[in-house]
Amino acid sequence: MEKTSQNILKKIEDLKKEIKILKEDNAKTKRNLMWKVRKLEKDKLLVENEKMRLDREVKSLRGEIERFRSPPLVIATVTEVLDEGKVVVKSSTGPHFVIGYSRFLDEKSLEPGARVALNQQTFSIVSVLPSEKDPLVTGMEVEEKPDVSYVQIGGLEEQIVEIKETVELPLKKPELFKEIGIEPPKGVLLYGPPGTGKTLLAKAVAHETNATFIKIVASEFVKKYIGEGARLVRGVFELAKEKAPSIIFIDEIDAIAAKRLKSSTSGDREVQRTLMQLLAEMDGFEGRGDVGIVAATNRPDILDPALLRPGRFDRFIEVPIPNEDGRRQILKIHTKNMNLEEDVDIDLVSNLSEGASGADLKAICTEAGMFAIREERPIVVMNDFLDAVDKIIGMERDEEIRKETGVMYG
Ligand SMILES: Nc1ncnc2c1ncn2[C@@H]1O[C@H](COP(=O)(O)OP(=O)(O)OP(=O)(O)O)[C@@H](O)[C@H]1O
Repeated sequence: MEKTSQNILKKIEDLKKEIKILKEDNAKTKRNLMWKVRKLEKDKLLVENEKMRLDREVKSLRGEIERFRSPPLVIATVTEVLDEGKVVVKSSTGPHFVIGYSRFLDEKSLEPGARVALNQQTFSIVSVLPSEKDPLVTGMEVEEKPDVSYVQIGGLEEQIVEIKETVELPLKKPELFKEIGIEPPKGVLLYGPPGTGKTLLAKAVAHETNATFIKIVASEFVKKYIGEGARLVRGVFELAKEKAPSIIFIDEIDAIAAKRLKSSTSGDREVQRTLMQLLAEMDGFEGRGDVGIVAATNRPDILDPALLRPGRFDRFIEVPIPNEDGRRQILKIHTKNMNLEEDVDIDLVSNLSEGASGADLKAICTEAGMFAIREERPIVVMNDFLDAVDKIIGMERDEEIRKETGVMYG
């Protein structure tokens, strides 16, 4: 009897052990299964994302195919806006059409003169194109009232007097010229090496007369907007009249006004057309004095004499490299807001920087400041200026030698 009960107890013990092992196995399998489920869910998410990405790609490729399949659009100009969503357009191929336009288009942009694109088959307006004036806008710099005043220009006292007389006075007091019965000067040519303050002078006049400053760089005009030069010149003068009082500043005018060469490539002809338009604009200009024209060049010797005739650019102001006194004044202007150690001797810096232009002197000041910043000093010392002079003037000399000899140094 006792043996039987012992047997039973042992069996129970074995069964308990077996249950424990099974439980442990079960927990392990469950853990494994859960881990597998999580991994599968992750994979599913990845696949779903990939599917979404591929769907998007298919859609964009379909759009691309559609674009390739669609016929080219016809360019037209709106000539009249009618009622009930209709407009009259003149297509670039010639004929006029009365057509409808998509309700998604901004009606306000559909004014006479607007350029539009038409569907070739239905002739309805598909989109309004950017105005043709766009290259004009990007081809020039327009500043309502530049913040440069005469006190920010050093060493050019005589030039300031001259520019006041020739550009500022006609803008400020046109009646003076009327009373006396003479035409105010139309165009003033500033000539001299690069970086001597020609742009500054023109900006300062605009500032003084509350005029809009319109700057174009002639070389960019003919390079960037091939075939557009003449039209752009016309546009610039129109804008100047619209915004009067204004100053048109034509930088690097030699690029469109060099003496006529015998060779006649298409590029030359383009430059010629641009110059002709400029001359025509100047000739057609009434001497009202509310638009001043200032041009700048560092090659006055190559200019076409037609440009320099009376009634065109007939006043010349030389803007030379500053002398020692001029350099001192320019250095004072550019160090005005700098934190300088007492040992900084501006006289000595100007003495050492012979031959430097205004732009070089500004670069010397900036460079001196950079030397201080590099050494984490809040104050600029004389040594910084000496290093800066070495660097900037040294670079200039290297450049000169390189130009003369064609050999690269350093
Ligand atoms: N006389 C000056 N007085 C003060 N700063 C000057 C002077 N000349 C030049 N600078 C400095 O150099 C910078 C370049 O000068 P600016 O553009 O007026 O020269 P520029 O003669 O028109 O040159 P470029 O012929 O290269 O167009 C100016 O912004 C100014 O900081």
